[in-house]
Amino acid sequence: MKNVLTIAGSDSSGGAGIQADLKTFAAHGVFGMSVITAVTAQNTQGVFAVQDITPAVIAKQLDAIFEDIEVAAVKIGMVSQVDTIKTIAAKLREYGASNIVADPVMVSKSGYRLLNPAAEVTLIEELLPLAAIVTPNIPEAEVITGRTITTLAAMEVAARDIFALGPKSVLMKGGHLDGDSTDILFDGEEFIYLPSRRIATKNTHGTGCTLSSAIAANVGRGLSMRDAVAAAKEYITVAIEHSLSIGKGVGPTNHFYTLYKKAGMFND
Ligand SMILES: Nc1ncnc2c1ncn2[C@@H]1O[C@H](COP(=O)(O)OP(=O)(O)OP(=O)(O)O)[C@@H](O)[C@H]1O
Ligand SMILES: Cc1ncc(CO)c(N)n1
Repeated sequence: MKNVLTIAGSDSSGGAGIQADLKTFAAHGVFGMSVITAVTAQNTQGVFAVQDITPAVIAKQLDAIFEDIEVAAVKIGMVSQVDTIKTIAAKLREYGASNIVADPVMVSKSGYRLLNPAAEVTLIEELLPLAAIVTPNIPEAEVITGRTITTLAAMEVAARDIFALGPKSVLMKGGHLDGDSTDILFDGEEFIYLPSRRIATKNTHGTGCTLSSAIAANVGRGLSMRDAVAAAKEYITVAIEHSLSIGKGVGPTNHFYTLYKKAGMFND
């Protein structure tokens, strides 16, 4: 079995962050491990408080894992602060971590800033060059590039700009555009379109976390980046199709449908 690590924040409601990542890993048959960067008090309606974990404790979590266990892939999600990012980047360099999937989490669906704006430049300078792939949504890509993105053509331009910042590939997520939910993968050679029709649901809490973790699980299992992203896009589409009406607000993705439906264990 391959071991895959998520470095991210905790979502108390279980829909995004560390919890979404570990569920995604389990559904992909990889052994999930976690370095927690922050604890959020969060549910389907909003984020109500955040406690950042100190850089020293984040560094110790990373040491504990990398000094003991082989890590096949790493997903990075919420990283909060300048010092958090610098600590993570230094440790990943120190241990020569590979197959790094960087999800540049900035603002939650409910509008809460999960990344201190003062740390945006640090995220761009420290994490993007380490990444095998970076997975911005449209608002994040707009912050990273300083461009306004409203079309697929603009997504391609932004993907090139972000690629120039150092990651080996860029997945531009189209979930925030109108119409179909088309993602575009750019690996420095060509643009690969990953279309899916827009699923009519309000329950999209944790979609970005789920997608990036699925990519990490797939590259950790040895798939090429193109195959890993294509399989992850299929996974997130099913997870949104069968998303769960849990709570009063934006419900979470469904990590169990594909696995348990087949086994006759899932009733929805
Ligand atoms: N309504 C939808 N129907 C189909 N696919 C969707 C829908 N919404 C999002 N997606 C897909 O889900 C994935 C995540 O995209 P999205 O742009 O929502 O990420 P995100 O904004 O980073 O998510 P999060 O808020 O969890 O950080 C992408 O593959 C996107 O195309
Ligand atoms: C902890 C956490 N990470 C990521 C997201 C995605 O927006 C979220 N809502 N919460």
